[in-house]
Order: sequence, then C-alpha cells, then structure tokens
Amino acid sequence: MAKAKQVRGMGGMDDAAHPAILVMGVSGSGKTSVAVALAERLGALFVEADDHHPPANVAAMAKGIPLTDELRRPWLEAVGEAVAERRAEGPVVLACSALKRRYRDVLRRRAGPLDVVHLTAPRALIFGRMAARRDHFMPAALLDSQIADLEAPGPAEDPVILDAALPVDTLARHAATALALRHPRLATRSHGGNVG
Ligand SMILES: Nc1ncnc2c1ncn2[C@@H]1O[C@H](COP(=O)(O)OP(=O)(O)OP(=O)(O)O)[C@@H](O)[C@H]1O
Ligand SMILES: O=C(O)[C@H](O)[C@@H](O)[C@H](O)[C@H](O)CO
Repeated sequence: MAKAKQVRGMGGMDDAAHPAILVMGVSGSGKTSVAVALAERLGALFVEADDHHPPANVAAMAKGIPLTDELRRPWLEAVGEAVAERRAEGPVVLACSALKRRYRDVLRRRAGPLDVVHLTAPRALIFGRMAARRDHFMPAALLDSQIADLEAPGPAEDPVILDAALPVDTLARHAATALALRHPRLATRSHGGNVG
C-alpha cells in the first residue's frame, strides 16, 4: 500500500512494530485530553511528552520563556526513546507538541514511523482554555510563541487533522476511525473493548 510505504520510509521501523500515534498541536490544543481518550478507545499505551522534560525546561516555560531548538532536542530524544520502548509492548498514543517538522523527525528516528493527529483551533479558543487552566506550568502568554514555531504537518506526513473545538470524545472517536482505516488491528480493538 503506497501510504504505508511512505510512512515506513520516514521512520525505518519494520512492519511488525505496533502503531505509534502522535497527537500534536500547540500548548492548550487538547493533546493530553484527546490522547488519553484515544488511548482508552484503542486499548493503547499512553505516553505524555511533558513527563520527559528536564526540570530546567519546565522552569523556563513556567517563567514564560519559550524553549529553543537546543532545549527541545534532548527532550524529544527522550520522548522518542520512551515511545520506542512502549511500542514493543503494544500500540502507543503520544501527546507531544512536536511543533516543527524536524522535531517530528527526531521522534521518528528514535521511535519509528508515526501516525500524526494534528489538533487545530483558533487562537482565541486555545488561549481561553489555557487561561482557565489552573494546575499547569504552561502560561497562556506562551501561546503566541507556540503558534510562531508551529510547522503544520503537510501531505508528506499524511496527518489526520481535527478541529479541536469539538468535544474530546468526538475527537477521539474521529481519530480512532481514521486510524482504523490505516491499521486494521486497531479497528478490531476499538470495536471490541480495550484489551487486546
Ligand atoms: N476538546 C475540548 N473541549 C473542551 N475543553 C478541552 C478540550 N480539549 C482540552 N480541553 C481543556 O483545555 C485545556 C487544555 O487541554 P490539554 O491540557 O489537554 O491540552 P494540551 O495540548 O495537552 O496542553 P499542553 O501542551 O499545554 O500540556 C484543559 O483544561 C482541557 O480540559
Ligand atoms: O515544545 C514546547 O514548547 C514544549 O514542549 C511545550 O509545548 C510543552 O511541552 C507543552 O505544550 C506545555 O504543556
């Protein structure tokens, strides 16, 4: 299948590996919410990229300082390693901003091919959600730097693009439906409960 060939070419992991799904987007777009719901729906393992930041990165963001490529590099490598380990056990859903194409390529080099789900929404909607969030280190003031850094995945990455204004469960369902077309074994799981 042409699509599968293209994805393999971008990652280099063989066909036997379980799917790994990257739920990406700017801060506040709903990556964690949707990735958790999608992982439940697919019976997949969940990886949270934010858990792999060195403390200095979290401290910088909490102070309103955007991360640079240099600061993001070791973080992305650690996230890619985590996905590589988990996908040996089963399908993985990763929540990660992965804003630039080269960041996604770092993930692919470490973890193998990725199915990309991109959550998009108008700035005002995302800003409102970030501002309302009380228990998170990321200030809404960093949203504009996230939008400036974003390189939306183009056709070569074959993304599933979703309107993040929809309810979380709807987004997870739409993502699962699109992914089931690419990975028939995921389709069985999503209809048959969450144990494989
Ligand atoms: N589809 C949605 N509808 C309504 N509220 C949502 C939706 N998705 C996320 N939210 C809410 O918006 C806020 C941001 O969501 P979430 O933390 O999942 O985003 P994120 O992209 O993972 O953010 P970050 O990258 O900063 O960790 C949360 O308070 C969450 O409950
Ligand atoms: O690349 C980045 O700028 C950061 O990783 C952020 O995107 C955070 O991880 C997250 O989105 C905030 O919670």
